[in-house]
Amino acid sequence: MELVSAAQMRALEAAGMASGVSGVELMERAGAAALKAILDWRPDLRVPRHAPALVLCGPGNNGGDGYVIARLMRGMGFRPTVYRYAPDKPQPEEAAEAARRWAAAGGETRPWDDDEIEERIGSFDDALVVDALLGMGTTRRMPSLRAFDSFEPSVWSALGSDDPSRRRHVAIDVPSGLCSETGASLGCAFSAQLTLAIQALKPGHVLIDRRAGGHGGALGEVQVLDIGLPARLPDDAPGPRSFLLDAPEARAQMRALRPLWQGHKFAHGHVLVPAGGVGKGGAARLAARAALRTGAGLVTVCPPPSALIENAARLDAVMLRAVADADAFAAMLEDRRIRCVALGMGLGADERRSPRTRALVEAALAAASPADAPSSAGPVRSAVLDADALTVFAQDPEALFALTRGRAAILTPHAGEFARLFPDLAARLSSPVPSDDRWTPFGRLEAAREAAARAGCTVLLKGPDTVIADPDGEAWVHAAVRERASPWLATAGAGDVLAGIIAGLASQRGAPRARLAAFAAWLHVEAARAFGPGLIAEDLPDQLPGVMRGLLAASS
Ligand SMILES: NC(=O)C1=CN([C@@H]2O[C@H](COP(=O)(O)OP(=O)(O)OC[C@H]3O[C@@H](n4cnc5c(N)ncnc54)[C@H](OP(=O)(O)O)[C@@H]3O)[C@@H](O)[C@H]2O)[C@@H](O)CC1
Ligand SMILES: [K+]
Repeated sequence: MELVSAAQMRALEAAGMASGVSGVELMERAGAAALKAILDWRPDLRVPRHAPALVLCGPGNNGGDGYVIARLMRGMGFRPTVYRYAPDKPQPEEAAEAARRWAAAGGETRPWDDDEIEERIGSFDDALVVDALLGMGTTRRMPSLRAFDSFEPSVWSALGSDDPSRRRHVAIDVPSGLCSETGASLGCAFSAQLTLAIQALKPGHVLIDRRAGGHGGALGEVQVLDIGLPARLPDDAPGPRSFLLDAPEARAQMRALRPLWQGHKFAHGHVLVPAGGVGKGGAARLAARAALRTGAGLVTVCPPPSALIENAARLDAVMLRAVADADAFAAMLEDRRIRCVALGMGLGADERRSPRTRALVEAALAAASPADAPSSAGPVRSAVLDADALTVFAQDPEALFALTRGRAAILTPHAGEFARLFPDLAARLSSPVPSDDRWTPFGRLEAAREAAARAGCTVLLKGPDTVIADPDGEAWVHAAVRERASPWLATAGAGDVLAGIIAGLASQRGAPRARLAAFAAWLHVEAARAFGPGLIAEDLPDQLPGVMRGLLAASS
C-alpha cells in the first residue's frame, strides 16, 4: 500500500478534481464516510439519537470535514456543538462552504474555550468527540491546548472510560498536532481512539516518532476512508514514493518467489556468512540458519581456522569452511554461484578484531554486483552488512560509503549503529520540533532516504517501524505496531536472524532491494508472532517455514 505525503495527496486531489469532482463534493464525501465509519465502529451510538457530541474544527479543510460531519450528525438527531479553533483565520473556500451549510442547518458554533470544552467533557463523559482541528496542513508546532488533556489516555483510564465499549475520541485524517509526514507530536497532540485517514495512509499513520518534547498524540485504531479519488498517484506526483509492506504485499512477494523453487539448489543461490573467532560464532550461525530456512540453496559459515571445530560441532545443514584471511575470502568469492554475503554478526569491532572485519567487508563489497546491473548480466550478488561490519567504520563512515556506493548492498543498522554512521541525521531525528515558525518535517523516512543517498546503497533502519530506502528515494515501511506489535523480538540475536532472512531472500532474487528487505522484516516479525512469549532468537528461523506456508496458502 502506498503511503502518501501531503504534497502527493494534493496531487491526487487535483487529479480527482480534474476528472470533474469538486472540492466541496470531496469534503462532503469525506464527512459522510467518516460518520458512517464512526457509527460502524460504535453501533450503539446509532440508538440514543440525542447523544451529545463535540466537533473541534480548525481553520483549514480538516475543519471543513468537521463541519460536514457535524451537519450530518445533527440531521440524524445528535446534538453536536462545533468549537472553532483560530476563528479569525480565513478559511479555504470549501471549508467556508461547509461552515455555511452547517450554520444554515441551524448548527451551533462556539469559539474555542479550553475551560468550556473541559467542562463539557467532564459533564458528558459519553460525548462523542470529533477532532477536525488540523490534518495534513499542520506546518508548525501546536500551541498547548489544555482541552486536549481531557482526552489523554491516562485521564480516560482514571475515569474508567478507556473501556472499549466507551471509546469515543475520533480524529479526522490525523490526530491534530501529529505530523502526517513523520508521526511527530508537534508540541501538543490529540489522543484518538479511532483515526480515519482520508483516502490514503500517510507516513505519520505508521511511523513512531521518538523525539523529545512532544505531548500526547495517539492514533488508536486506524481506518482508511475511500472518497473516490484515483487509486494510484499520478505519474507527475511530487516527491519520492513510499510504501507500506502490508499483508497483501507480503503475499505478492511470496508468490514472486514460488517459480524460483523449482530448480537446482544452486538456482536458489549460495550464501556466505563470515563468523567471528572462538566463542563468537553464535550470531553468524543464527543468520546462516535463517538464510537457509528462507530458501537459500546453500549456506556456508566461514569462521577463522581456530574456530572450525567449535562451529563443526554446532552445524549440520549449514556448511562450514574456514577462511583464514580476506585473501582467502576473496578467492572463495570467485565462485559465481555465491549470490549473497551477510556479514558483521559477531565479527568483532574491537582493536584486535576490526582489521579482519574491515578486510572481509572490503572483499565482500568488491565482489558485489553493481547496483544497476541489467538482468542480462546474470544473477545479482549482494552484500548485507550488519552490526560490527558497520561499527568498524564508525570513525570513518565515508570510507564505508566509498565501498558501498553503486553496489548491490544493504546496510541494516539499528538506531545505535545508524547514529555511528550518520550522526547528523540521528541528531535531527531526535531533536525536538522547534518552536519557531515553520518546520521542515524530518522523520525516519527522510533520515533513511538521506542515509541511502549518502551510502549509495539500500539502508534498512531497524525499529518497530522499520524503514528501508533505496538510493533513488523509493522507501518501504514495515510497521510492527498496534495489532502487529511483537515485543518478543526485543531479544538478543534477533537482528542477526533478520540479516540472515534478508540474505536468504537476496540469494533468490537480487532486486528490488528495499522491497525485498521490507519483506524480510515482515517474515521476521511474523516468525516472532507465530512463536509468541518466551521467544529466543534460536526459535525464529524454525518458525519461517510455517509463516511462508501460511502466506502461500493465503495467496493461492
Ligand atoms: N486532500 C484531499 O484529498 C482532501 C482533504 N481533505 C481534508 O483537508 C485536510 C487538509 O486541509 P488543509 O490543507 O487546509 O490543512 P489543515 O490541516 O486543515 O490545516 C491548515 C490550516 O491550519 C493552520 N495551521 C497549520 N499548522 C498549525 C499549527 N501548528 N497551529 C495552528 N494552526 C496551524 C494553517 O495555517 P497556515 O500554516 O496557513 O498559516 C491553515 O490555516 C486533510 O487533512 C483532510 O482532512 C478532505 O476534506 C477532502 C479531500
Ligand atoms: K484532525
